[in-house]
Amino acid sequence: MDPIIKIHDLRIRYGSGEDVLKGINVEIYPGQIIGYIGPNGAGKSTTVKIILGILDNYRGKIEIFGNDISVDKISYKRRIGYVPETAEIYDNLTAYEYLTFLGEVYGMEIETVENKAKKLMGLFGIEEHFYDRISSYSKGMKQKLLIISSLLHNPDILFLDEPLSGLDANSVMVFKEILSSLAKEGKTIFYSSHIMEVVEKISHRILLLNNGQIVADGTFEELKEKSREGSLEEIFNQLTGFHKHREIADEFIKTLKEEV
Ligand SMILES: Nc1ncnc2c1ncn2[C@@H]1O[C@H](COP(=O)(O)OP(=O)(O)OP(=O)(O)O)[C@@H](O)[C@H]1O
Repeated sequence: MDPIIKIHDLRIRYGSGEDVLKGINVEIYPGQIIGYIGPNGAGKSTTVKIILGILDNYRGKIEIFGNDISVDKISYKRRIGYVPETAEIYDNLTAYEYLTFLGEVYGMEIETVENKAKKLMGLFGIEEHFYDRISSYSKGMKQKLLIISSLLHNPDILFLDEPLSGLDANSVMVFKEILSSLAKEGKTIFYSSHIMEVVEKISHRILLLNNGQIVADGTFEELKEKSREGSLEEIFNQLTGFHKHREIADEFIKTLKEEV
């Protein structure tokens, strides 16, 4: 089977600073849920922004669906979906307006989008807000809308950045089931998150990025075996060389108590 995403020696820097990504090499195959984890500032969002074509001043080569994204910059985007960590949703629009607008951008029939969008909103329990302005939505409702908008055009690859943010426990269960079914259908899911318990459970393969380099790549079981740690949180702490949580917390509390 050919990789659906192929990243070769990917490097990038912002301005004149040092490289933020320092030579990433990864091949990802269809039907995999990839947990992409790493400390704050490691370069996860940067990687995704490059793949999405938002940043293009990178070095190295990225092939999606077998094509170099620096050559054909547009057509692969029809087949990918994205849930950003923080989104600028057009607050003044209703969900109906927003989703049908997006559907049209993807070349879908307006009636098909309307029916599909309404049904998907219903499955997430927010159908009665379909014609309400997004500005009136709660955080979780907006997140559900983002998830729906990323999937509306039935993409083959889905990029998710902290997608459970704001979702209630019932919706989290539904969404995890959806992800696992999508993967079974052969869709590829690139899942970035700091919630290690979830990444540990849903990922077929985990990539740990530290300081712009992949420092671990394997199934949870493989990483566990190698590091001799019990949970992904512990593996993460070990591989990023972090052992000082108690010291830092103590220092934090001490500082809070200091007289000014
Ligand atoms: N627009 C920018 N201009 C300058 N530096 C940036 C910019 N965006 C990101 N960086 C830097 O690039 C590095 C990687 O950032 P990135 O957002 O990719 O990290 P991340 O792994 O997604 O972090 P987090 O877990 O906090 O979301 C950081 O050092 C950050 O300061």
